[in-house]
Amino acid sequence: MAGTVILVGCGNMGFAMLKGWLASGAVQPADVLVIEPKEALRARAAEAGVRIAATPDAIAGETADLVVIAVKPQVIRDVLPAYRPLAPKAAFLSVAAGIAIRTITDILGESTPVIRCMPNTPAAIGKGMMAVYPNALVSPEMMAFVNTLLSASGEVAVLEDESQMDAVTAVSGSGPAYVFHFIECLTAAAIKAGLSEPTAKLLAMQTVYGAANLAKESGEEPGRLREQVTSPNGTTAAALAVLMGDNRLANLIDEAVDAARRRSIELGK
Ligand SMILES: NC(=O)C1=CN([C@@H]2O[C@H](COP(=O)(O)OP(=O)(O)OC[C@H]3O[C@@H](n4cnc5c(N)ncnc54)[C@H](OP(=O)(O)O)[C@@H]3O)[C@@H](O)[C@H]2O)C=CC1
Ligand SMILES: O=C(O)[C@@H]1CCC=N1
Repeated sequence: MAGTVILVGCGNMGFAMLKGWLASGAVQPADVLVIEPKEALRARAAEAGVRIAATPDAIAGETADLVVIAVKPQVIRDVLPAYRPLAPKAAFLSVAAGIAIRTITDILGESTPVIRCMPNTPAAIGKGMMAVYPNALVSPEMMAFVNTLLSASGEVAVLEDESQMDAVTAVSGSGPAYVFHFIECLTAAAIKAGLSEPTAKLLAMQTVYGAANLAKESGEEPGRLREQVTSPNGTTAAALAVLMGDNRLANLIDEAVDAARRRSIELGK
């Protein structure tokens, strides 16, 4: 199935997904309509070759196969009613953190096919992690189209239960920010240790990039890869004693993920 897509909200996440779709050819630019109130963001989308509009008035006469909702959870209840005319013919895919399928069908109608999705911003370069959960009304053909579209942006995981979405949000949805902060911290420590800023940035970035790629491509357990870096009584052991002593980093990450998961639950209320 080749589909036409309406993307509602083309901010950080909407544009990241759009870039992934277009770069892979999963959808043609002329088959995408972006609806975004901010002029600068519309202009950015237009540069990518897609059709643009500022308001949902543009859906008159449109026959979309898929409507992707990428607005903030705080405004989704106000945004959705304008798209009711497209349901249930079109399927709706929402990336809004915390917002349950039930909340969406309460607004669009019980018979609306809805896919809940939690992507992340590396989707922009085809390295995203997208987790999905469809309701029972999503046809196998639509699911295949969604899979093609999302695979263009990275890995796709289908969840067993919608309730897992809060955990996914806390791990892979928000996760890139944790890694970016780790890069910031490693860069700052490198500068403090005597390196110039450009060198510090390069070392921190390439270390995270190389380690993530090695972990993925080698198929080795991360713990085994960690041991391969750690010479007995060497420099890594000295650093890991700080990070792993009293489970310091593990506890901190557990606390952070739990805070994100609880916030995702709150956003749905
Ligand atoms: N950023 C991320 O890494 C991730 C985000 N998400 C989810 O993606 C969604 C969007 O987040 P993000 O991209 O970061 O947010 P942004 O604020 O960057 O993007 C949302 C865009 O939607 C626009 N918008 C507001 N109202 C409408 C409307 N009625 N019609 C069309 N567009 C509208 C906003 O404009 P204005 O600002 O003027 O209101 C804004 O430009 C959220 O629900 C979030 O939970 C999911 C995974 C990862
Ligand atoms: O911070 C947020 O709420 C969104 C959801 C996951 C990533 N960004």
